[in-house]
Amino acid sequence: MITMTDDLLTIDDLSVRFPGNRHPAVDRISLRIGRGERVGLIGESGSGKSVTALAVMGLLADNAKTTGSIRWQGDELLGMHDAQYSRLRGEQISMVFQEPMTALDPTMRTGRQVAEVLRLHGGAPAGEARSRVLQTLAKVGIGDPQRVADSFPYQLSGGQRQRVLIAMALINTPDLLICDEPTTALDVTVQARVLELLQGGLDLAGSALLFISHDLAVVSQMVDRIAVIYEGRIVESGTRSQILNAPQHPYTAGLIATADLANVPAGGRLPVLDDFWKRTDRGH
Ligand SMILES: Nc1ncnc2c1ncn2[C@@H]1O[C@H](COP(=O)(O)OP(=O)(O)OP(=O)(O)O)[C@@H](O)[C@H]1O
Repeated sequence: MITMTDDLLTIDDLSVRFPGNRHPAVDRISLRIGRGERVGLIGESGSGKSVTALAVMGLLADNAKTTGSIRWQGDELLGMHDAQYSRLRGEQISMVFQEPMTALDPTMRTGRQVAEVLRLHGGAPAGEARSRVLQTLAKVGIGDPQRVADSFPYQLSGGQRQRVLIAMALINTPDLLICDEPTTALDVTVQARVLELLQGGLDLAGSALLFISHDLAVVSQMVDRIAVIYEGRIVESGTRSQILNAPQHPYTAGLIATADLANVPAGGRLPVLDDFWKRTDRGH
């Protein structure tokens, strides 16, 4: 067998079962993500998207029974020791969850939370941490980083909280960022802005992306390749254009028929303006 050494993440024949459930949550899926590549995982609620992401992060519930293989740059992640996994998370792989309010600690100012990620992974000496935090907040489009850093999560808008999470996820320039429905909780205009800033942040960090969503229009703006998951199985995968223009599976065709693709640019990704980080925050 030829080993694809360029793969960052190689998922092979992964299944995840929970006791008492008749069907596996994830059923023999395989997926590869190369360095700098942006891949979308799309499917309806309950199809196994989050379970896949949590399996990669090593954060599945203890009762989950996992078989198959998840390799990170060739090393097997399934069964990896906690200490080693913790180093990998936040340093090489990071994740942005759907609901920023639950992902942030409500009792800690946001700047300290971002700094904590740096500290935990040995990113910066104490004196430099504050300026790295402020710089990173500015890069995700926060116009007044000092105020946001000194605020508690509840004092920020939903869009600002999600930007703080993106800043946390990107501050150590991970090789792979996993986003699980990162803008679903936001209203449409804020969503577009956050996606644009996320792309800018990824461009700067050079990170690969696994972008999880039920929304084909959103996924299409963010990625080069798309895998379609249905009832725990990947029913189809291909380049963005293959999936959008020549879907092979009826489920994919159904997704396309119902998606609002009118505003998706023909070339794929949203146009990211060079000066995205210079623009002022409009309070979102
Ligand atoms: N801890 C758990 N115990 C039992 N079943 C679980 C657990 N976590 C997930 N499941 C089941 O696994 C299946 C896949 O769930 P998953 O959360 O991955 O779906 P999803 O595609 O991410 O959907 P959503 O977008 O609604 O989060 C579902 O049937 C769910 O009920």
